[in-house]
Amino acid sequence: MADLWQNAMDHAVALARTAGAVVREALQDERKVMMKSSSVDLVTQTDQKVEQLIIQSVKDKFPTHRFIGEESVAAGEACVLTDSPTWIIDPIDGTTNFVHGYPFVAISIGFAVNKQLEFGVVYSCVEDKMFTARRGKGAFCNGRPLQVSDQKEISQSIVATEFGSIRDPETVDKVLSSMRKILCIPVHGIRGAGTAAVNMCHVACGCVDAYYEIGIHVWDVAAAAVIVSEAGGVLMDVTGGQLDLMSRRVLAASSRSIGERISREIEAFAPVRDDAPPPQ
Ligand SMILES: O=P(O)(O)O[C@H]1[C@H](O)[C@@H](O)[C@H](O)[C@H](O)[C@@H]1O
Ligand SMILES: [Mg+2]
Ligand SMILES: [Mg+2]
Repeated sequence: MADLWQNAMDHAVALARTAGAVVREALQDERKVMMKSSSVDLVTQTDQKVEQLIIQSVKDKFPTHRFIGEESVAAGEACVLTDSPTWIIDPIDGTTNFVHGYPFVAISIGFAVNKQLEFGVVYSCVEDKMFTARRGKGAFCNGRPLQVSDQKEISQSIVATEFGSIRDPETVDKVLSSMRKILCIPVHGIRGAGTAAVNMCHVACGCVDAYYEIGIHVWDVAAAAVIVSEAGGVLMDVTGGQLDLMSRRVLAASSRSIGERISREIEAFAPVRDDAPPPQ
């Protein structure tokens, strides 16, 4: 059968490139920063503009498709994944980086049908790296095939993670305790690009061996999940169980053994799910 969703993927790549140019341009100007859930959960007019640009263009081309977009959900839209073709959009992954001019900023576009991810596009627009993957057809960066690392020794691994934006002291203690335990394995190092999507693409490239984070959202990881698995990596929950896209927890690794080893050091907690009904 012809690849049913190739048109949609081609459109996603073109849109990510256009959006990336908008983001790069905005990096030249002063950026007006607004807060969402807290003073460390930021949004700018560029996040909102880019999300609208992507959604409007997809609506024009694929009028029956549905959306989960970070800034639409922030504005009150439901975050529900149905069986319908659904675009899962993070207009700027790494908004804090964008605000500060820290050079890892990505446009992330995932696409799911029947709740299965079909393709992912992550454009790291300052680096001009276009990461793409279609289910069953491999993962690529600027057209070059990607392969996760073949590292089997946890003590020779680099692990990526983030401090996240949940900052109550009990949660921060758990985040730091997990990092402490991983550092003391010891691993070669811990890194973090400031964007979940780019961290996951680094797993796909093989320059880090695993990435985990608690507190991410479905739009942070949907696109990059396809890229990691098509590069030969594995995705799981931070406990080592099955990945649940709405659970706000992810662990991506070059192999199941590396992932499970790291999961044993993580102090798991459960943020409010992305698909939880809004508080009354
Ligand atoms: O809000 P944006 O889209 O920039 O995404 C998030 C990042 O992807 C996380 O890894 C990161 O830890 C932060 O939670 C950040 O909010
Ligand atoms: Mg994000
Ligand atoms: Mg974002």
